Amino acid sequence: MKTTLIKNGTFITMADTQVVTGCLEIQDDRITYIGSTPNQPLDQYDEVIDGTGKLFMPGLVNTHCHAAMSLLRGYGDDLALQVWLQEKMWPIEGKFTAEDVRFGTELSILEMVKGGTTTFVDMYDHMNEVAQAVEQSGMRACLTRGVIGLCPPDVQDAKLKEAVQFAKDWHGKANGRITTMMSPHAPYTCPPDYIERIVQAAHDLNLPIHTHMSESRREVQENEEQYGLRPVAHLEKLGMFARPTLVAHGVHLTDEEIATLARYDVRVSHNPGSNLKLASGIARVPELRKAGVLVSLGTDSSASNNNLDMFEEMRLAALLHKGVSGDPVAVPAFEALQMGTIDGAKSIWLHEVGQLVPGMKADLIAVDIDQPHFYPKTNYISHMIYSASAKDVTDVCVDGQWIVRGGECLTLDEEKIKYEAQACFERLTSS
Ligand SMILES: CSC[C@H]1O[C@@H](n2cnc3c(O)ncnc32)[C@H](O)[C@@H]1O
Ligand SMILES: [Zn+2]
Repeated sequence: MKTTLIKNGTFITMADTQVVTGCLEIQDDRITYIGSTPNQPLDQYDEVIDGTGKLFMPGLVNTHCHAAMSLLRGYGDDLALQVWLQEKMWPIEGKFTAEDVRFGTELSILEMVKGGTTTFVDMYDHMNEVAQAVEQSGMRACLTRGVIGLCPPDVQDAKLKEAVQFAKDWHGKANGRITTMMSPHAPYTCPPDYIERIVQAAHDLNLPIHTHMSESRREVQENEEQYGLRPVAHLEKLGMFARPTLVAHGVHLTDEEIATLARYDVRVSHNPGSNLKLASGIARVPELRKAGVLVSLGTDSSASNNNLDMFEEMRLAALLHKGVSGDPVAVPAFEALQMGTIDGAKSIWLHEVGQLVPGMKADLIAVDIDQPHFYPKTNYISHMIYSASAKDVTDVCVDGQWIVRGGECLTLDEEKIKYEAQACFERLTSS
């Protein structure tokens, strides 16, 4: 058993709104104690970390990403969703090899861990590469092979089979750091009978579902034209919400649809940066939360964001909804922090991360608070939302393992990944 003590630290536990100073003890992969003084004499610990000048908080949880798409950062800017997908993303993604996905994912993992994200949701193709990268990096992730059903029946079958096999192979792996889901990409890319088959597979495997839903006005309108229903009623009719479901975006929702999502306990991953950049709109987050819908935060990919900084998403969530509602208390700082931590964990059915309390897994990050933009030391919850960024993170621990120390990732070769990602992009765009 390995024991670690962090002393002289400042802690945001997310158990309540208080900020506490003192010590946190870790035994193997779990937090075992938090209090003002050490739990045992210092010489009893394998490792004692001086937390002076550091703020410790739960690691951030990114509930919607396509990590490999970091290879396409800056490749298709300033376009609306459908044009961006059909004219820029899908043609080049069609050329991605397993190796491209590996290096793109590693590039994203590097960015995420160095910026304080300890868990992410990933929906993509070549998912064995993604899972191996997660395993090697030490991160926690909920992974799913996204399926697009705009293809002949035999190809649909093969994709679904692959998604099922991936989910079976990886669920619970890496000491439980990896979990899996089933993912029809969206109602506009999967015919109804295909969605029903994917939902049935999720039932058979007892897994949740992750999908894109109600992201753009055009999507809602075309769904109505094609199926006579808006996306929420359409997916409800296909039985999706009978399974635990996490939807990405949920931008264009009526009051009635919000009530439907609340009734089924469907969770919404709010992606403010991506929704702004693709001009999709602004999700009704205060209304969703008021109705009891669990709302978390996602970056979406670096091709539509264009970074994976979860501090930025928390800040956007706190600012945007004040701006559009005219209500200065809409999404206060503590709620934005809940969305980025504990609510993110709950959204993907992880009940052992998201808070710094004894018994929880040791997923935590350290922020260097001895910097000008964190003075005066008034309110650290406010500072984490309105003043902090990914660049302020110095150390990251996942499942009791320090994977970032002093700003350096200990588990991945940063120089090699940057070199290979550049080479992948150049090859993909050379012909
Ligand atoms: C089939 S795996 C993932 C698939 O999703 C595409 N994608 C990336 N961002 C978005 C978004 O905001 N809405 C819809 N689809 C998106 C990506 O290009 C992949 O093809
Ligand atoms: Zn997405």
